[in-house]
Amino acid sequence: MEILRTENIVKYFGEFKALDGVSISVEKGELTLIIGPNGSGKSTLINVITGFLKADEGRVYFENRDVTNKEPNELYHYGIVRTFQTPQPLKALTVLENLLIGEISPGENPLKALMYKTWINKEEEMVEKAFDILEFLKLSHLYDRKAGSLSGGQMKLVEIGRALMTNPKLIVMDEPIAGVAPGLAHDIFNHILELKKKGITFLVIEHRLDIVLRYIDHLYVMFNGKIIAEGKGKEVEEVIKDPKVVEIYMGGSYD
Ligand SMILES: Nc1ncnc2c1ncn2[C@@H]1O[C@H](COP(=O)(O)OP(=O)(O)OP(=O)(O)O)[C@@H](O)[C@H]1O
Repeated sequence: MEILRTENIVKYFGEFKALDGVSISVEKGELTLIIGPNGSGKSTLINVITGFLKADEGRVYFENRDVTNKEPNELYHYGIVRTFQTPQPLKALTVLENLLIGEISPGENPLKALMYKTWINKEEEMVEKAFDILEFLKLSHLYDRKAGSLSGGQMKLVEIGRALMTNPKLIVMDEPIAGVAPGLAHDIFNHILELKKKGITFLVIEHRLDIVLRYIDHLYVMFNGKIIAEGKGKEVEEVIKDPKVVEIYMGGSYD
């Protein structure tokens, strides 16, 4: 079943056409990967999907609802969340606090804050939920460690944890294993496999095909703001051998 679809997305930066009619389809519970040389438009596409950039043309549908150009916080209510590299201020907070910040505290709403009892109950629930997620990510022993003291791979898991606090249906990730040692990189993708089994859908940009290939269900290749190849399941292997795809990587600036 399709959960997300883009239709002919066009995005300009000034005169420059960064996205030139991009149509993709993402199946529920699958991991869809987007690859492409530097500057091909991958980040721009996921920024449009997650509401951080506005499309100039085209539509985005999530669960058959038109969500084109909605704000990120509105999309979060639909169940679309994007992971972010832990910014500097969050590195000074503990792992547990990093997760709690992923959830909108009802205490932030002054009216609800007056209803002290409900608020306290909700806070307890959130802490419980955060610990369940930390347990799942095998990070619970690090709950009171400052996020900044973690390894790159552990930090990526915390980023996934923050996203999970929002009960997402679709998690969009930009290079989840960049700079992560291979062992932990597989660990991260094994967690993603577990989350897929729970029905969560993933849309991911990643350069390290050697590591991720075995985990993906659907592959799109972008070049110059366009999708130039795609394949599902067994076809994925053929896509990466496709002369068109090989050529753009040979001639392009691929990390
Ligand atoms: N805010 C912006 N203003 C102007 N040009 C931009 C902006 N963001 C991206 N671009 C340009 O749009 C093109 C696509 O960029 P994008 O970041 O989407 O590519 P990418 O495929 O994600 O590349 P990378 O793998 O390097 O992250 C690039 O030429 C980039 O310079």
